Amino acid sequence: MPHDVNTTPLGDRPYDLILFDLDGTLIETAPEIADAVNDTLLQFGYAPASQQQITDWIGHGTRELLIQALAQATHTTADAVRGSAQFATIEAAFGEHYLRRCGSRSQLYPQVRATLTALRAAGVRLALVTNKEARYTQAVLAAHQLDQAFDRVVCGDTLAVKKPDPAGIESCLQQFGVAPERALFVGDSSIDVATARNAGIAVWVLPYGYNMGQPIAASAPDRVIVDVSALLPTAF
Ligand SMILES: O=C(O)COP(=O)(O)O
Repeated sequence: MPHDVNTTPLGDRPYDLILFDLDGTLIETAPEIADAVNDTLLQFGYAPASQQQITDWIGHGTRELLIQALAQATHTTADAVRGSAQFATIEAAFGEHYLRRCGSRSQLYPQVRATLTALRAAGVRLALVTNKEARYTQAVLAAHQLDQAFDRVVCGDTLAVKKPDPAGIESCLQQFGVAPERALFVGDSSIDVATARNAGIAVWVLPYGYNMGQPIAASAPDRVIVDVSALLPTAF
């Protein structure tokens, strides 16, 4: 049953831990991801992919996105790309392109910086749980001066599993000694909703992010919010 934030008596600070997705939730990253993917495709002689197509591949980590792009460009399957002799070389080139592009065309969504600052000042623990690999996550956060904004950052390659496995959320609950009913996940995709459900915590979503081309309301989050300022204590 959905967690009803309006009738649950959780006190002045409804959540002790708020966990955020990154791409499409806190930062619009799709334009520079597309630049890096297309830098790579062009370098290896393949046709570029469209911005919309690349945006719709976001969600399972940047490595998986690159695999999808190569599968389309070479008219083969994702498994064939993973098993190809050249993939490691292409992935290394992509890494250089993406690290160079990080911060070039990404931007924080409205209210993000002010909301994170206010939540932290209110004593709420903040975590980032993203499927983006650690070296790219750190580069994006640093480019936007968010590298000190979180009490914990769990990336796609931090643990042996990634979202929708609940291990990232559970690891944060354990680290901060927070019960599931005192934690909230904030994301933009059905992967985020499934991750929160798997961990047994509430989930609110932003409608402006990346949900693999599907309407986010269809994944039945507890709330759809206009921007992250809905998380501020006065808004609960
Ligand atoms: O890197 C991705 O594909 C997704 O990243 P996210 O989990 O922050 O949305």
